[in-house]
Amino acid sequence: MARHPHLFQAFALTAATRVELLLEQCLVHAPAFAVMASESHGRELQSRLKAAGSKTVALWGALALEEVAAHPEADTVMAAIVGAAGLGPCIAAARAGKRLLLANKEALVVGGQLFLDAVQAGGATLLPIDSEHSAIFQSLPEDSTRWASCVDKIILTASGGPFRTRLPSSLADVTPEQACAHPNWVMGRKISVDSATMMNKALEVIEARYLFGVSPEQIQVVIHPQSVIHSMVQFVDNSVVAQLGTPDMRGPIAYGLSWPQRLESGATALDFTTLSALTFESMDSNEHRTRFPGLQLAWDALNAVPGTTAVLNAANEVAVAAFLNREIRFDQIHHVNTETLAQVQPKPPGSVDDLIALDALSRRSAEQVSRQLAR
Ligand SMILES: NC(=O)C1=CN([C@@H]2O[C@H](COP(=O)(O)OP(=O)(O)OC[C@H]3O[C@@H](n4cnc5c(N)ncnc54)[C@H](OP(=O)(O)O)[C@@H]3O)[C@@H](O)[C@H]2O)C=CC1
Ligand SMILES: CC(=O)[C@@H](O)[C@H](O)COP(=O)(O)O
Repeated sequence: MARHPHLFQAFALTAATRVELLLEQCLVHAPAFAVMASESHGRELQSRLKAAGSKTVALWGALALEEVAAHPEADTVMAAIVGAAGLGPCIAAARAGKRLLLANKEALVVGGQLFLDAVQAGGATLLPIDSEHSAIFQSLPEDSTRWASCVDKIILTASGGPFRTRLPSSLADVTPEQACAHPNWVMGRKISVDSATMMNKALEVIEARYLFGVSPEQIQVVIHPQSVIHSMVQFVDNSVVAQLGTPDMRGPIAYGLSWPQRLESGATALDFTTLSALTFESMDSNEHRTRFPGLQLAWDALNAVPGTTAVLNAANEVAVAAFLNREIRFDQIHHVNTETLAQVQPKPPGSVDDLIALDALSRRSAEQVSRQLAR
């Protein structure tokens, strides 16, 4: 098994539901410590590390996430908590010049240019581990100064989620369990609901715009139900480079850890002799537009006043939580998002504090809209 080429001291901010994955990565990379969000998962990881003979120490709760992310003994921070709560720790890691592995797309959707400014000011290295963005990153030239002149467009693939073929009119009745049953990936509940509404793809369009410096109009979404092609880049000569693999987050995580080298990831290799078909669907059909009205909000928010993407993200977090709590219907998530966008008119944020205030204001507005629907 190839080892991590750099001094690798910490995994931070990883999702508590990812104990298995983190355990496996800790056993391969032997970091000094691994930080879990919750005490129960931290204790579980600690006892399993000990049982496996690892010297890695699991930490939980002892430090604020901002302190963990900027810890002098951590050179790599994996940002993998869910939601805007990840913004502060990501900014702390960026300012402290860490190698920042970003799964927590909401942090970039909220932070936008201010997030990128912190990365630049701190001399951090921002590496995407969202599978689509890892695929794009793997498809682009290593020298990022060449991207602007050679990229024509970025093609984000979308599975279409569990309701891709359901009649749009039948979506009012779907349950949280049905919405969380993703066809290809095992993920947390929030991102699973986002995949079902395609708000995950909307967030990813915004994420791609910031990560790769392209205009919103240079980003296209194509439905690819098999989730084998994780995304593609079309260059100015119309040549397309794609990254393929089995749907397994160990691939993008291993690439983030090892970049610019490669490591064994543990993911199963694709077997092209048994792949029956790779298919694609346009998002332009009336049926898909009706089924997934939230996707367009990405371009609307990116083309509006800076800060609008933070409003959209906050609204969506509130709406998804309300749906998961069975307070609103699945097909009302979009209403909460559009109504909140109509109610909250942001001023361009000048600081992270401005973003945090805008996030709080948007949540209050979205909660009010949700409560009205719940009556
Ligand atoms: N799952 C996947 O395959 C992928 C996920 N992502 C992104 O990664 C992020 C995590 O997703 P996923 O792992 O599925 O989500 P999960 O719901 O499985 O895990 C989310 C974790 O975030 C923690 N958390 C939430 N809020 C806070 C907070 N305020 N402070 C500390 N910890 C907090 C939770 O801790 P606790 O358990 O203690 O509540 C939980 O462990 C999301 O942004 C998602 O979009 C991106 C690509 C793929
Ligand atoms: C695993 C991952 O990175 C997710 O973003 C996943 O790709 C979601 O897929 P869809 O949103 O396309 O259903």
